[in-house]
Amino acid sequence: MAERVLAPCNKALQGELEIPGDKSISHRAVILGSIANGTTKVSNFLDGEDCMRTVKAFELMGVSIEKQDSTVIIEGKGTSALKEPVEPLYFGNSGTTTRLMLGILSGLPFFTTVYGDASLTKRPMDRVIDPLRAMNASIDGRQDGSYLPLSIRGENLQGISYTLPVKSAQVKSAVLLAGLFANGETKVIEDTPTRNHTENMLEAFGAAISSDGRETTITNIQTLTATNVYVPGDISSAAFFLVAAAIVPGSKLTLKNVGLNRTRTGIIDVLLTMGADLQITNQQISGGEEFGDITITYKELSSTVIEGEIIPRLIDEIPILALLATQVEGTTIIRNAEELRVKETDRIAAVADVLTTLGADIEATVDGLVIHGRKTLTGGEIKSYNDHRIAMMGAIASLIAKDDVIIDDDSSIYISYPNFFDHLQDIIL
Ligand SMILES: O=C(O)C1=C[C@@H](OP(=O)(O)O)[C@@H](O)[C@H](O)C1
Ligand SMILES: C=C(OP(=O)(O)O)C(=O)O
Repeated sequence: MAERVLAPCNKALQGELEIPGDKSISHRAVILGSIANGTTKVSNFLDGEDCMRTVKAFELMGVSIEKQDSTVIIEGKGTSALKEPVEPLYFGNSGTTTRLMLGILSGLPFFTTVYGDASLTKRPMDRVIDPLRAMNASIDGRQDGSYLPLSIRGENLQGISYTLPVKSAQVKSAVLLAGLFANGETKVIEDTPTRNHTENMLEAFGAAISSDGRETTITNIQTLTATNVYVPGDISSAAFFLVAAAIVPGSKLTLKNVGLNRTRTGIIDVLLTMGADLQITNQQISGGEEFGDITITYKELSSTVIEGEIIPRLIDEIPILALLATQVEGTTIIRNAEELRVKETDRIAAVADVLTTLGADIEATVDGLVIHGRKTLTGGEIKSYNDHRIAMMGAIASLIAKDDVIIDDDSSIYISYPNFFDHLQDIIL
């Protein structure tokens, strides 16, 4: 437990930040580098707790992974060199590790047991177990395999055509990764596009994959070929500072080398719709992933409605967008975001609780939030719910609060943004 007391700030935010690497892309780089043939160098890797769970899992299966600061060198020897781990794989708090690894482990010829922390143990796994079983995977676990702990005995998999019943990139990725080992073709169809980092990276590692953004097909070509991966900054981490600059008068921040993959930039679209002064420069592309610098200057914004197809493009940014909504005139409505109920915590309930404690006017609905702005935030003692995104939202709220904001436990921030408080200090004038 690490309580944090944040005093009122009342200062504008200025400067430049190099946002740490994208969590989703870092996981995928370790996974594909570990099963490919050859040496994969990953630069700007996110040294957060969740990504280290993925690293540790492959180390326990015999892969040599060397880490020097934010560079990771993976000595991939193909899937046949992976060995049965002698101990259960611990996935901590990481939904991405769990669901993507279930896809991989289903096709590897040995036995594994996987488990996680209290939060992960409550998160639904039937969403990946169902399609994987349909591919002939042999998986068992608590409540017939709906929850961790789970055990997996790798089998000969069969390709399937699968229409996603939930808007989830983790489910899509689990099925596509299992498709690497399956006989025949594996197809995933989604009605609303979700993040496509798995598809981009599979292509960069030479997989036989094609996608039109809604239908993705992969066939088993036996081997992937190592390639170097540059991980852009995580837009989900940048989001905290985008909103910080949007709520603290007089602020101007530049966030460098942030991932701009269209399946992730819903927050930029929302900020622009609300009237933000936001510029993107130095746009580049690497491994199919766009990135660039984002400069945002404080300006009064207006309320909006966030719903429908944009939701998967900003799903992890909803807590911090809810804080933004408390600071604009009018009512902001967030709908179709029921997936938030099954994240690290129930984020709809947690956001409503934390922001209510801080003096906001906010209601939780079944699938979202209704926020009436603008309200002066007071301060107070808030719970992080052991959820990194809730803890960081509370910390950003302290920038505009009238009194101290006391976060009961901020240790979850190591999941996705280990140097978050250093960055926060760096930009306070
Ligand atoms: O594929 C990924 O890397 C992720 C997908 C999203 O989850 P879902 O697939 O459950 O929507 C997101 O919330 C999570 O932080 C990371
Ligand atoms: C939901 C998240 O991650 P995961 O599903 O990997 O635990 C997140 O980072 O907000």
